[in-house]
Amino acid sequence: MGLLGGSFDPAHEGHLHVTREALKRFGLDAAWWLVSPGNPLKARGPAPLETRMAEARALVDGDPRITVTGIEARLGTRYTAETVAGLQRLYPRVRFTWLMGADNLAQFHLWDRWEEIMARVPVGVIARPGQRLSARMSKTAERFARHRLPAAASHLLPLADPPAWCFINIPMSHQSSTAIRAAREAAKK
Ligand SMILES: Nc1ncnc2c1ncn2[C@@H]1O[C@H](COP(=O)(O)OP(=O)(O)OP(=O)(O)O)[C@@H](O)[C@H]1O
Ligand SMILES: O=C(O)c1ccc[n+]([C@@H]2O[C@H](COP(=O)([O-])O)[C@@H](O)[C@H]2O)c1
Repeated sequence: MGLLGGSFDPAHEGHLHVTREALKRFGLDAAWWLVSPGNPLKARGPAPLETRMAEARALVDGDPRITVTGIEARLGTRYTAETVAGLQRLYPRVRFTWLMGADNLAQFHLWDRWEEIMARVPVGVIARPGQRLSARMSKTAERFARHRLPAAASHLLPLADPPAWCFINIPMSHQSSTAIRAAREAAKK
């Protein structure tokens, strides 16, 4: 099971694209979009959770492999280390793989208990425009260099014992929630 955590403020085609590529390249059965109650590193509060979930559900409509969930709000977690620990407790027979764009790998070492996350679940990183270099040069990439699977072995990632991570290059999507929010604001004026 792939876990794509995000603000999804709003969800966009880029999220769908990276999820579908991750399903294929990592050989995952399915993915959950964990719609975050609020990213602990972002100062700006997001739109209400229900609004973001409804938009995300409308977008994935028709793809039975992707489930949109607000389980973090129900678990009362917003730090990924806690969320992953909670999911592993709730679903001991499910093997989870954390998924994220390259922008998040670049600052992953700022996340709470980031090394614990690496120790708990394999991590699949998906290329994002302008972020490949910063991701490759990141503290996480350096610290866990020995545990990196080559992209050619990406399908082995979900079954690898953590720490294990893999960076995949895919045809990149330029979509971003920031750009969509800016366009919506401009349209209001
Ligand atoms: N176009 C994209 N290419 C690769 N990864 C992406 C892309 N869009 C989103 N992601 C990844 O999906 C996850 C959730 O992203 P998020 O909901 O923050 O969207 P975003 O477009 O990055 O939002 P914002 O612009 O507000 O930061 C993150 O791991 C992010 O890196
Ligand atoms: O646990 C942390 O410290 C932490 C810090 C920053 C981001 N995250 C998670 O990273 C995911 C992507 O966040 P975002 O806002 O970039 O979509 C989302 O699931 C957040 O909860 C987690």
